[in-house]
Amino acid sequence: MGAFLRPGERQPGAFGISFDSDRDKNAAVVPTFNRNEKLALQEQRRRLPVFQHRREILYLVEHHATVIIVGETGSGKTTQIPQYLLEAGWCSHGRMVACTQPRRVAAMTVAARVAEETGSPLGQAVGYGIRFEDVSTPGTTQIRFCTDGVLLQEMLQDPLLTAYSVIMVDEAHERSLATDTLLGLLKKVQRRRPDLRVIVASATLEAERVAAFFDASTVRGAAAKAGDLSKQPAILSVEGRTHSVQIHYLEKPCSDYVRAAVQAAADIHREDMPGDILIFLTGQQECEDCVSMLEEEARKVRAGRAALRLMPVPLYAGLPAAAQLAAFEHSPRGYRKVVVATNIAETSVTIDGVVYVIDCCHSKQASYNPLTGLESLLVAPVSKASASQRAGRAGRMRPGHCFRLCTEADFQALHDATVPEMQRAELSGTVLRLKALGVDNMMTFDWLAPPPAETMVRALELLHALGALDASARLSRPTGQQLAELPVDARLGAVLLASVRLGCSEEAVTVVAMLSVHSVWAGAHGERKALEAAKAKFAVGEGDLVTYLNVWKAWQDSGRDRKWAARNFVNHRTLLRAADIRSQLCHHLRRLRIALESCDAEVSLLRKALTAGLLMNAVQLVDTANDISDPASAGINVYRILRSTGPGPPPKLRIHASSVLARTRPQWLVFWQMQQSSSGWFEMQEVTAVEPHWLPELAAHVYSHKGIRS
Ligand SMILES: Nc1ncnc2c1ncn2[C@@H]1O[C@H](COP(=O)(O)OP(=O)(O)OP(=O)(O)O)[C@@H](O)[C@H]1O
Repeated sequence: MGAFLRPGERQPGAFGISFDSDRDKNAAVVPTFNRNEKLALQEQRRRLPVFQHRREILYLVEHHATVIIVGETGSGKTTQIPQYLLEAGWCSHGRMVACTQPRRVAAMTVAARVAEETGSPLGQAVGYGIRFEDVSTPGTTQIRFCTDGVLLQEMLQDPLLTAYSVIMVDEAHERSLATDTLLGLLKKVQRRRPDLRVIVASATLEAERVAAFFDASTVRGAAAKAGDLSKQPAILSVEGRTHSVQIHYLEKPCSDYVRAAVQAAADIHREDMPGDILIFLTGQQECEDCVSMLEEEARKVRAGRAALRLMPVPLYAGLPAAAQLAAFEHSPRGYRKVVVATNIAETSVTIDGVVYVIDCCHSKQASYNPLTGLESLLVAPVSKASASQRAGRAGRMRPGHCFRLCTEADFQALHDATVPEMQRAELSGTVLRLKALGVDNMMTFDWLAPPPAETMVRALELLHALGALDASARLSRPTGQQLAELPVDARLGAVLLASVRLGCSEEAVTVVAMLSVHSVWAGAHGERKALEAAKAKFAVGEGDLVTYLNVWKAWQDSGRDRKWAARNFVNHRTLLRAADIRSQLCHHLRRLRIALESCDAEVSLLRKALTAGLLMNAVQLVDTANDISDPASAGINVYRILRSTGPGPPPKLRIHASSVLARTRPQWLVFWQMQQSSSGWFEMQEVTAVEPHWLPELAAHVYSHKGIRS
């Protein structure tokens, strides 16, 4: 790894950072919130920049239907504004204040912090709601943190969100699908509910644009006259941040940012600089690789005076809630915590003790091509807005440092903001939700930024193929209605509904739960061969998803034994999360009055149910042995997608090397995920071998027997 530079300066030492070490070490002591410290906590609340604006915020919320609040990371927007609203009486008459977050880990941890600040147990006055988990008490909870997806799901039961007096849409700059959809719907709800207040908050939001969306003319600050409620949105800027974060860049670009991150963490540790470390990487596998490299490092690195030991802790979406919360626990005495996270730790969260952020400056982003109808995940550079959110995770309790694993020149070339997900993602889930809420014409819906028309058409096609829409493109009953109510991707919902008809719902619900978490396998860096050998023990010719079922059964037979999982290169934490999701899904199916049934050894029924959900992802092997038109693809696995893919050359697909079918290459497949390789191949992950005649049997409106020939 190259050395880091401070802007315009060459620094001595590893990073050139010198600390007033005694003071900083003392600052690492974390508040425990005993009775004596409660006053200090209240004092800390008053020191946050947002406190200076408390009265102004309450005034604006009183007088404006919509308030847009822009403030630096750490200024106190998320934790304080809901409390100000509670104190000002916005939670009387049994109504709640909701604060939405794009990610569940933020909803959980911010709720825990605010519960502590208000002095009530979590789940009472302050609660949270995330997919598959609700920690709140009806009639008692006053402030509810939830993911924006959960609020959208709640709208199916309560379209006007009558349980809430104020909805604060936080971190709106992320422009997630759910955030953008929610903003459009809130604008509609406001017309029917003039009493509802909407706050849109972010550190780096295009405030004027959001204001223009909510109304054509805008009032600045507290310029509105007292009196009637103004429909014009108000914009408020919260100036000032609590602590400074010094940014460092690499002297030269690095080719392997995982290694560079490990090196940077080891250097901080060797220098004996006080404070915990937070590393941002792009995905689960990178995080697990980095954790095992850090464990190795921990064995060889001898820290200096403090003789601390490195304690790496992963933090990614596929972990069960309890494992995610481990990243937020205080480092045990004698240890320095290194949290290795994906972008789920990018916004809203405060990891107490973190002084250093190491940012790989990349993230995994969904990329959808409406022409081919294929969505893939791409590792791409982050935007400056994302990088500044990441840097904002340091400096929350005291001054911090952010080490960006790129040169300053490369950083300056990054985009200012991330492209809204609405413009680059597959939209069937969004369309399904809107249809369930009675929004039938997608083209006339009020979008903050309208999605591409082709993407919308593809989404309608998929929903039609799944039987979710009737002939007039309205939600079908019961299929469309049930799919909208199931808290999973529409395709996975269709797998579940088909499995009920086919008598294999016990197995399907397991597979769907395992697909809702990320990789089931736990292969650390340098253990690829051993992982492949372990996989081979469970692998079956039917494909990855039936293999998952075998893994699940064997893990259950072991009594969910952690050691069994480690021996078999199975990610125990991921399976625990899948188990959580499985039981929630069973609960949802029971609510829809669907009984579970097992097909025992008849896995062809399960494969057929999977085909019913993934039918738009059906592919056929192309004989390339004699293909001289494209010598690069001759003799290797090349598949063609069976449904139409629009004009232009058909996309080149192949099975990803991680699949258990990568070598056998069956003639007909359906796939779940897709990844695009640097050489332009679409690589299919989590594939299942299918019988071709199932396609016209299951979806005569998409496939004809004539078109499907072996
Ligand atoms: N779990 C926590 N433990 C300790 N301190 C915390 C915790 N959560 C928040 N804080 C303190 O409260 C401050 C304000 O946090 P808050 O999340 O409200 O800021 P914000 O303006 O919403 O920032 P961001 O946009 O980055 O989420 C933090 O800088 C930190 O000092």
